[in-house]
Amino acid sequence: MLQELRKPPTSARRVVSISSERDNVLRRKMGGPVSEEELSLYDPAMLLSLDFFRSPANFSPRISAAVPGESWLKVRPLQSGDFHRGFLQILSQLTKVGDVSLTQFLNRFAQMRASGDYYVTVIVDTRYDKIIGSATLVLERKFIHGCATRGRLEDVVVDDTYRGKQLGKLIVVTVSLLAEQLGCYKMSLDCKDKLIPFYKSIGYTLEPGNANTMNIRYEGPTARSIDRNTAGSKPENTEPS
Ligand SMILES: CC(=O)SCCNC(=O)CCNC(=O)[C@H](O)C(C)(C)COP(=O)(O)OP(=O)(O)OC[C@H]1O[C@@H](n2cnc3c(N)ncnc32)[C@H](O)[C@@H]1OP(=O)(O)O
Repeated sequence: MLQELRKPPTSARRVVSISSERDNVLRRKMGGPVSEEELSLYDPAMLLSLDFFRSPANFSPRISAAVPGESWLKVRPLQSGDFHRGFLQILSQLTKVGDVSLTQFLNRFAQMRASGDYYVTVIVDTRYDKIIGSATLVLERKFIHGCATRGRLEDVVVDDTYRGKQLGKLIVVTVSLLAEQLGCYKMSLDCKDKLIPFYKSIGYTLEPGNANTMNIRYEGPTARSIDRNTAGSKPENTEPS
């Protein structure tokens, strides 16, 4: 299916190990081993039991998170080493990412992992050890509906050299089924008008009278930390988004 894809540049195939003492300190903060072993954001086994027959998406040929159609494709949770596999470069095909350092990446990874509410899921081209797609499920915990949990679909992107090969559907269906498996009562997303057909093909609907997105945008620095553990300390990232 995907054989015709051109090879990524040599630089994308390089894997850089994390070895500085500062990064080891971060690993300790994450509760992980001080070694080259990587941490997963969540349990990868959760992806193996997803039933793709539950999705209305039409896959031709049929693929799933467990069997993505090519031996060199892998769907898995974000890992602590993915900074070096082009994860941020992939996100930059979606929106402005800014100059995020390894330390910032690992701090954010640690916060997400500790919360247990972030399911950043990626597709890897294992031939080049390169991230080629990503989507995020965020759990929003509520008091309403008997303390129910709502899923939010965020930051969906497929590398532009791999588009049109079902990988967008694959990553969105993966996190959508994950939301159902985790007990969400619904999953919501915001997207541009031109992507409505894409999401409709996966089962998302525009609900009459309830299909508006409204935003308020704040001037100046946007990413101040409101983490209670760091309240009062210097913001970790003051880059505008
Ligand atoms: C909630 C959010 O994050 S919204 C932000 C979405 N992300 C972006 O806009 C970033 C840039 N775009 C991308 O990364 C990709 O184009 C994606 C993720 C939208 C789609 O990825 P792809 O791998 O190309 O999608 P895939 O091959 O699975 O296509 C599935 C179907 O959607 C259609 N489709 C894909 N992209 C688009 C598009 N931009 N507009 C309309 N239809 C589309 C395809 O034609 C295909 O239809 P088919 O099933 O009838 O053949």
